[in-house]
Amino acid sequence: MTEEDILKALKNVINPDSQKDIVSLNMVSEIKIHDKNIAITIMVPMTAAPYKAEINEQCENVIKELAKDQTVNVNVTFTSKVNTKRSLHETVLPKVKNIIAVVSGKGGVGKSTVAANLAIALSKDGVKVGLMDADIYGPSAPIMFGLRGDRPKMADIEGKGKIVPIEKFGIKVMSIGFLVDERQAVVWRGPMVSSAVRQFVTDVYWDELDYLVIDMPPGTGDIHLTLMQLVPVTGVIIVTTPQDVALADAKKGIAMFGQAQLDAPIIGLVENMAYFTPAELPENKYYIFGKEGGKRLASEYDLNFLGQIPLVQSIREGGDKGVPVMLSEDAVSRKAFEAFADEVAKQVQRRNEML
Ligand SMILES: Nc1ncnc2c1ncn2[C@@H]1O[C@H](COP(=O)(O)OP(=O)(O)OP(=O)(O)O)[C@@H](O)[C@H]1O
Repeated sequence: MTEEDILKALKNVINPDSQKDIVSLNMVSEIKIHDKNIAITIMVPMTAAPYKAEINEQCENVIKELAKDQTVNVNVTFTSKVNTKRSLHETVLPKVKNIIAVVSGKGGVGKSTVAANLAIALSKDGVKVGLMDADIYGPSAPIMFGLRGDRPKMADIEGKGKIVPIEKFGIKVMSIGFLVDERQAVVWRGPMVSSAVRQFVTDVYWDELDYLVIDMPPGTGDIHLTLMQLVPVTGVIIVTTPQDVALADAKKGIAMFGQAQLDAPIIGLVENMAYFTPAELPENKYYIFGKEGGKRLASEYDLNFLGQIPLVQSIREGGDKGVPVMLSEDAVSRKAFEAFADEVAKQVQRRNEML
């Protein structure tokens, strides 16, 4: 059996998403044969594409058919191809393909929880992700990633001393909380905040990333303007909860980030704490903060609706324990974050294709 034979056989594998074969779609990136072991690498356009399992099964079947009576071990792996509209000539974060700012109109809606789990959910199939916790007044990444008290290392990058993000759970994490004492930061005023944030952005060495997720400070203030002017974001995700008081503040966020001069397109809106689901009755949904307020707001402002995250005890526990729920056994929460991350990846990809 040669590589060519295998490639020919793979022409019978149909991508359920487009109903075309994976060879014509240029999805087969590598075929390796070693005795009876065949390793195939398939490139999928988005993370956690729902059709991966089906492609995997079809690949195994066509190769086993090709091998006839011989026994072969087929190992299919997926890698994600993430596109970008940024170029290597950018002065800020040149090696980062996409920069996503997670914002909220008001505090406490779960912005940091959403940002952390989004970053982990995106980091599948070899996709490189970083999380920048820029919430200067209440940095939460040190707690949410179990990194309290840790200090990032310094490295000499092209003759300059740079801060190296800490790697945890497969992503790179950098928090303003690693550098300044929370008690000190809360009393800072405008210019100090600006210069700290500026340093934080320019002095950290992120290296190559497919996505950099930024956990922004809550609300809509000067610090947001500074950050947005400093970092050329690909787009903004607005987090809201469904009740009216949160929606009113989310509108302020939409108005601010939607300003033309900020040049920050809104990728979409996600509704957190959309409904309560008890662990023992995962099918039951209780809309304690009202039903689909975020979804209606997205449609009113003509924004993409990126998904609903339920209110689940293990999400809160994960944050407090230092192990985000995406890494837990809780399938309900994981599925919600995965679907949301897929939608984000899809929207970013579309936006990059358009520009
Ligand atoms: N879907 C959810 N289910 C259960 N608990 C949640 C959920 N989302 C967030 N929480 C909890 O709510 C609290 C606030 O969340 P988080 O810190 O992420 O909010 P925030 O909007 O980033 O807050 P801040 O304004 O302080 O930055 C945390 O204890 C978190 O664990």
